[in-house]
Amino acid sequence: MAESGTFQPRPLDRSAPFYVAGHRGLVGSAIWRNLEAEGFTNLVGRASSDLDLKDRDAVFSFFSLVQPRYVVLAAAKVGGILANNTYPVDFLSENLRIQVNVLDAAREFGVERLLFLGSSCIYPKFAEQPIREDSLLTGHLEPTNDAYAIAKIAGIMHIQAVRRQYGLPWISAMPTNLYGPGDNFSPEGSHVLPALIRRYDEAARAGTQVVTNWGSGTPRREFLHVDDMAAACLHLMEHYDGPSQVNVGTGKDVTIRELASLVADAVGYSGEILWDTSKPDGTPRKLLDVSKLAEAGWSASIGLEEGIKSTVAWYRDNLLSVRG
Ligand SMILES: NC(=O)C1=CN([C@@H]2O[C@H](COP(=O)(O)OP(=O)(O)OC[C@H]3O[C@@H](n4cnc5c(N)ncnc54)[C@H](OP(=O)(O)O)[C@@H]3O)[C@@H](O)[C@H]2O)C=CC1
Ligand SMILES: C[C@H]1O[C@H](OP(=O)(O)OP(=O)(O)OC[C@H]2O[C@@H](n3cnc4c(=O)[nH]c(N)nc43)[C@H](O)[C@@H]2O)[C@@H](O)[C@@H](O)C1=O
Repeated sequence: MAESGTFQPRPLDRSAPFYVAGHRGLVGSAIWRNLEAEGFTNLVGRASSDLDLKDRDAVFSFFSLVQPRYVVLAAAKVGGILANNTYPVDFLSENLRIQVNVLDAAREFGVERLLFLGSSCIYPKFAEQPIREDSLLTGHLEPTNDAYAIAKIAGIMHIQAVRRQYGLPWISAMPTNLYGPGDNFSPEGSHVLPALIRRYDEAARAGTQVVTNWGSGTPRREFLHVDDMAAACLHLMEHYDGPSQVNVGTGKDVTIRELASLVADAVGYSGEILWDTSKPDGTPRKLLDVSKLAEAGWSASIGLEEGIKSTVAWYRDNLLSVRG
């Protein structure tokens, strides 16, 4: 098989058991909604309180019982720049254990098609922009998330090794920074977009005239709405078969300052915005090259302004139950 993979349609059976690992999270819940909308009738999910994926025996028992035919691995320890920088052992160890257990059990119990989710932070800190899939392992990682990135790189290698040793058509996708309904809005632990929505909404409600964001505001990031991400995941499972991970993004990025203005406008916050440069900036830019995804026949459809507005509306409608 060519390194670039194949892009023929390979429809999934809508009635087969389909396990969405992490189905209560930002990405997993969007994948679940999309699969339901696409007619899948045999979806399986488990909360971490019912099935701790770090527990190898429990994971094998679960696979033995459910015998899923398809799996998306969207369960992971996930957080923003500060959480990653503060708890690198947790991000490395938990993610390695979760993915090794799930991938080993999936192979043991004959899962036919599986999608592993990594992250754009797997690429070198100073990778050429936009970042192509083949820049993996060509330079040093960004230190604020290197432990998490190494776990994700091990996951990509695990998928490639299964393909090589067992011939299974499993694949990996590398999403850019995601956002949308069901996100984690914890002030310390979240990613930037939910953090800004919460900070500005609280300031607007309290009539506060000054907010302080992290870093310099100059880094550039690419943001993809999670409903687009969910659609891309199913599309790749049905249209892509290859060893290389596939970047999933919009192909457009903004500075964090520009993002902050978009969120302020969407929330109705008109006060001053300060920047705390004692907090890390992280990688200066990580814009994904999405040509492989385009070759597979998919592109994003939810614009950033529209996506921020609908996420603010979701946040306000769910104030009492949001995570964080
Ligand atoms: N959010 C983002 O910007 C990006 C995310 N990704 C990737 O997408 C995937 C999903 O991320 P996202 O949805 O944002 O993360 P969330 O934190 O929103 O969700 C993660 C899910 O994983 C589950 N989980 C965590 N630990 C365990 C465990 N030990 N056992 C069982 N389940 C567990 C949680 O289950 P429960 O709720 O039941 O506790 C939760 O539902 C991850 O692989 C992440 O790396 C990649 C790039 C960007
Ligand atoms: C998806 C990706 O997410 C993480 O990487 P990151 O892209 O750096 O993610 P972030 O969203 O946390 O920050 C983006 C930028 O925004 C700035 N920023 C301003 N104000 C706030 C703020 O209030 N909170 C946060 N979190 N950031 C802020 C912040 O200083 C930085 O410059 C990885 O660890 C890794 O997990 C990963 O894969």
